[in-house]
Amino acid sequence: GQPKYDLSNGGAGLSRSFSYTVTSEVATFDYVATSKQVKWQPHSKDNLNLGITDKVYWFRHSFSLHGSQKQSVIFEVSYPLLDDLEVYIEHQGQLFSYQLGDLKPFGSRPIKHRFFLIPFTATPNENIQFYARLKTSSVMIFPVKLWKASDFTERNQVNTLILGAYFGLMALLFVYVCSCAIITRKRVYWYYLGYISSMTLLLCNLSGLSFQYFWPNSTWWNGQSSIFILYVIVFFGIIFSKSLLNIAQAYPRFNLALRYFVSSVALMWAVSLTLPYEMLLAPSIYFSLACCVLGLVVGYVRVKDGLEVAKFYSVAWGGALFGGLVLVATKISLVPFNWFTEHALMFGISFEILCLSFAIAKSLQIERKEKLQLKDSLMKHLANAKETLEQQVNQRTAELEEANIKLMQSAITDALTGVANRRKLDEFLDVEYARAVRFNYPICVLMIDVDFFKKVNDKYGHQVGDTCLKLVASRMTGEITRIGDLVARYGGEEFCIVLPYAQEHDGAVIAEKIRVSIAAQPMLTNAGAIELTVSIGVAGHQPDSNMPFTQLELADKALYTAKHNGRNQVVTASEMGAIRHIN
Ligand SMILES: Nc1nc2c(ncn2[C@@H]2O[C@H](COP(=O)(O)OP(=O)(O)OP(=O)(O)O)[C@@H](O)[C@H]2O)c(=O)[nH]1
Repeated sequence: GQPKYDLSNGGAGLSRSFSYTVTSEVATFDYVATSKQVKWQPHSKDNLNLGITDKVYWFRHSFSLHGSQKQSVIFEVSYPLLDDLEVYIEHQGQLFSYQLGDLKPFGSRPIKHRFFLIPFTATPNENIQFYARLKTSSVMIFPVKLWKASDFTERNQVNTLILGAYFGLMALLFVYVCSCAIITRKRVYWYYLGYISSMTLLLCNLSGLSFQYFWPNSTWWNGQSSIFILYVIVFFGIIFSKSLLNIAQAYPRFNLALRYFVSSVALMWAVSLTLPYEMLLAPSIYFSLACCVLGLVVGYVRVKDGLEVAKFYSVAWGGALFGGLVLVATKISLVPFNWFTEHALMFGISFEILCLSFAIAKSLQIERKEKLQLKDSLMKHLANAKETLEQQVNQRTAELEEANIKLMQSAITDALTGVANRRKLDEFLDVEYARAVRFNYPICVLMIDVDFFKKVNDKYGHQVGDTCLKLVASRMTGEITRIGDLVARYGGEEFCIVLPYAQEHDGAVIAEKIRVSIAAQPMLTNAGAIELTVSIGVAGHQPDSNMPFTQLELADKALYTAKHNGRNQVVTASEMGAIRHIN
């Protein structure tokens, strides 16, 4: 007996009870329906999948419906990619025929739906003959269900909602990635945008939505577009992966190879538009799966390299591969065609896109972190450099100041004896005289000359002479204890001592002390102990408008007198005679 379906519990799948046969292209319905030569084979599986074939198949099924009154029913062929589908329904001696398939413009369908739908009014218990002729370049899948029209509408709402949510999310993601691309100006976003757009378009194609909404009249493009889009996906997939995984830097040679590969993929766009779909389908699917595996391998290598984003990337590619494999397995009838396997690619791709979005976010986060670290270390470096510079400047300044002091010192110091030089003496006399005139106090000047120094030079040499001068100077400074007094070398073996606040007789006392200190102890030199004496002229008075040089002249005259009187003695200007002579 023929099956009798009860549609009150949802749709009834007709595939389980099909008979099918292969015929030539030209076999007509009348021939197939009536000829005894046609051998029908029963089909007993829930889902009918005959793989990729270019043959013409006929399906036949007789059944009746339970129920008590006429009802509106819908035949649903839920695979939108069938090329050429003719359906014949024989009922109460009437024959209804329908030309379906995506080689006909979308508008010619009895119900405008992405699936092939046939509305029909059925009378219960009456025999209905269902025939279908099918020829398709894609996979020969023929899932037919019979629905009560109201049930179909209810279920269709749910399906539409799921699809709408899915593509709505994709649209949102598109806008989001687009704004990311514009804001960050990063190429990886544009590539990713290309990838998800083409991927979404492919899913639209596979679900029949593209034909319904984008190109309902372009049957040729509808046939070729899926393969074309597949190569666009592979193209963007590769350049996106290259960019995200930073292949150019990590593996320059592999990167170069990928570049050639990408160019050849772009070439395939042209090929996919010229060669027929049935010729391209299988190789293209295997090619994309191979690319997917390649992506997975590269992702794995980059994970091993320690690239954080590669983890998300690999998991993502795993998801896509899973979806793709299930799709292929469905098409070559390894796994049954059902709701899950029909949507496996969509699930896989959604999962992939989710992971890839994570990967991009992660890579941005890492990049930002690295930038911050770089900035940090730069700032530290800068601060260090500034500190070092400051230290160097300070040190340099101190050195300069020291050098300056030394220079100033050396400018006013006699290099040989270390006492003040003639320049300092002149400055000192100027200042002290002005001060003495202003505050009205006395100044005393001593002119000191080493006696018979020529002989020392002649006898012991100039170097020993120098030593003697140094020792003489130090004996003199040893006697000068008051701050404000100045010992200076006047020139040659002649010295000058200026004693502010000192009367002439005070100066004479100091002069005498100096004379004694030099005469009492011989100078100890390399050439042995050398006895030396000095003659000293002292001139001291209350300065008035007199120039200091006058006083120097007076002291000099006293010195001259001391020399003249036999040397080794002190003579004051006021006396112009020896005040003391110790021998
Ligand atoms: N070694 C040395 N000798 C100097 C220096 N300056 C001057 N003399 C020497 O000092 C000597 C001064 O000689 P004179 O002016 O004839 O006087 P003197 O030999 O000291 O004799 P009286 O001054 O008359 O007692 C010269 O031989 C100069 O060469 C010096 O810086 N170093």
